[in-house]
Amino acid sequence: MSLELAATVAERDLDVSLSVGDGEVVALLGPNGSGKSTALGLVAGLVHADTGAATLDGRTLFDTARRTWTEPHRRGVALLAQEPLLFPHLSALDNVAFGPRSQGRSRAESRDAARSWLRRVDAEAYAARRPAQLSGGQAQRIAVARALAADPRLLLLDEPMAALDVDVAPALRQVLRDVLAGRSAVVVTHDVLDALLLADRAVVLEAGRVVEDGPTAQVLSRPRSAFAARIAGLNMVRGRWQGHTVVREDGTRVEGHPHEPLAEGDAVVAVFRPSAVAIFRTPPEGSPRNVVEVTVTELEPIGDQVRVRAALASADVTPAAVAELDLAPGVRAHFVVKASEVSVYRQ
Ligand SMILES: Nc1ncnc2c1ncn2[C@@H]1O[C@H](COP(=O)(O)OP(=O)(O)OP(=O)(O)O)[C@@H](O)[C@H]1O
Repeated sequence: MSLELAATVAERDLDVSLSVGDGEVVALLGPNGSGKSTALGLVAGLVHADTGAATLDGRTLFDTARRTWTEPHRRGVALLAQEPLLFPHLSALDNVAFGPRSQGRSRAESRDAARSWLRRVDAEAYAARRPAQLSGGQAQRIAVARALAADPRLLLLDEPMAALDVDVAPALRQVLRDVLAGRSAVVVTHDVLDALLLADRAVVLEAGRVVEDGPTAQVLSRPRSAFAARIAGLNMVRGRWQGHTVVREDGTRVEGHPHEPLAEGDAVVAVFRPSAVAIFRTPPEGSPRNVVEVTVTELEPIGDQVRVRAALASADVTPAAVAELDLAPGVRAHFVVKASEVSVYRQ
């Protein structure tokens, strides 16, 4: 059950390659408008490519060169949207039974299959209810069961938790974790936790192009794109590797530890945690640390810390430190981070 997609959609400035291995869950991450939903739409058959092709398990979903196009309902692909989109006039059970029924299974068989899927998503109790009688979280569970009951070879999930209240999201995430195990799926998400808990691999899109593709933990712990760094909550400074230092275009130098062999002049990123950054009003003398003068742009409470943002990086410090240093937007300060806290990777 493996997917291979390589296609362009000129109107949306999308030029994307994506593969999903057998039993692999891929998180598709990226800023708003980067093309995540369009990529899913290409696979599901809701969007037409200008050039390119996609195959699922060796079967062609579309191929512009050969003018081949498989109807969406014949693709073996199920798409789960942000909104559950259940049939309003059918009970939860019949919504779930719809897939097996339309594949030609008997009414009784379809209902049996639907019951067992409702059990899997912990929603048996709502079998008789109509969608209007379900909460958002309950309806989304039914939608998951409905998608899986059709026995898709590939499941596409477009921000399945986005429309849910924060307090019901964890339960659905657990259900998804359970039902996605061993399945081929693509999950579009903005949430780093979804990517970490649900996906084996993370692919990051920016402006319609794949900018990262690797094991989820690696993409999030060693981000090379600005987006992955932002969602992982890490600082990332881009530059060139010169004289064992990352040198930014504006001349700012950041020392750190290379995590792979680097050559002079390589385009690199220096990655470090906001919690590793200390703030001083006057630069500390004679320390073997990175010291960069910045202008504070924003203060944001994060847990019991305050994230102090500047254009170059962010620092997490205590509210007491904010008060003591009299930090506020517009204030000049020195961000200080030990070289041992900075990881350097090729971009
Ligand atoms: N129906 C449409 N017709 C034309 N252009 C569209 C349509 N839907 C989206 N676009 C454009 O295509 C590009 C990619 O959008 P897409 O919705 O795929 O991004 P996304 O990464 O899913 O964004 P989000 O995170 O906001 O859902 C954007 O420039 C968007 O404005």
